[in-house]
Amino acid sequence: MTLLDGKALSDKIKEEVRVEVEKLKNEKNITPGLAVVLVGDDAASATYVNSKHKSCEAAGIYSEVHTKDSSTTQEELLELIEKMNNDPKLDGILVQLPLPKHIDTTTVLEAINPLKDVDGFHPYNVGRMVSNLDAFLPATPFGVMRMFEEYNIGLSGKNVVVIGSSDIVGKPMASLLINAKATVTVCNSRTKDLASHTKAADIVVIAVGVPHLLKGDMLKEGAVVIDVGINRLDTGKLTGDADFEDCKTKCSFLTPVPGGVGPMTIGMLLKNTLKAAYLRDKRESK
Ligand SMILES: Nc1nc(=O)c2c([nH]1)NC[C@@H]1CN(c3ccc(C(=O)N[C@@H](CCC(=O)O)C(=O)O)cc3)C=[N+]21
Repeated sequence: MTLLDGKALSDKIKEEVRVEVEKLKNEKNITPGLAVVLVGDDAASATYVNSKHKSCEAAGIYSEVHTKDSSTTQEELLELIEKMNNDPKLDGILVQLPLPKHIDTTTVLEAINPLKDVDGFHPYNVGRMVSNLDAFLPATPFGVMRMFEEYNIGLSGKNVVVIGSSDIVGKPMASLLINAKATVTVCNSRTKDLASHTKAADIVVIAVGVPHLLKGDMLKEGAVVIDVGINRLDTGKLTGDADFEDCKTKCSFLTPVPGGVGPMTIGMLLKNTLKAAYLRDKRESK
């Protein structure tokens, strides 16, 4: 069994981005910029936002974090986004999810200029991704695709089961896999006999937020398991949606949690921010 080391690969990607950012600065006097908006006081969200900020700084990307009270109105948030849409220092805008219940997530995500939508959540980018056109790809599934590439895990003709059909992970993951010519099955909480699907899978990607849902006896020998789940147990320990100790006896490749998909998400966000800066320069030099 080979561990898919997301931490190491993410460090490599961050270094690639740092080198490219330096080049952009030297050759074109451009500094890519990212704004992250955090609404409310969710502790996990604050941790992720902080880690995005630090990674940007290390890569030479200008980064600003806007922390707003949980009582912030939708109108205030939309006003802030409009300002950021028009701010030439900012190539990327990311609104950390989930948002408080009184705010309509779709309205907020649709307010972001699609050309600054480094999360790839705007319907413009979602549509382009599904159609296999150039787009900002959502960082988590994009990171998973990069892991497949790095470890030479082929996708064409493979049976891939995606467990979870969220807009952020499951659905875009399925789209990217379809575009890579995999045979894709998407399961959800209503799926009858989940094991009958996973047993036929060459690759399982699980993103449901249920600790240890995937067990070794649900896998075929030599399966690849990508665990996108990050669950904090009462003990404070992080654990995935796959039962790691149990699955590792069956798997050819397996991602750890932590140190697997999570760090890749941040690496790909930096890549998307760099891409946004490149594309803007290209538009403006015409
Ligand atoms: N608009 C938006 N974009 C996002 O990309 C987004 C979001 N909202 N909301 C929340 C999720 C979650 N997310 C993670 C990023 C990094 C780790 C990560 O680095 N995890 C480390 C450990 C982190 C820890 O110790 O808590 C690991 O798995 O090794 C995890 C999760 C981005 N998200």
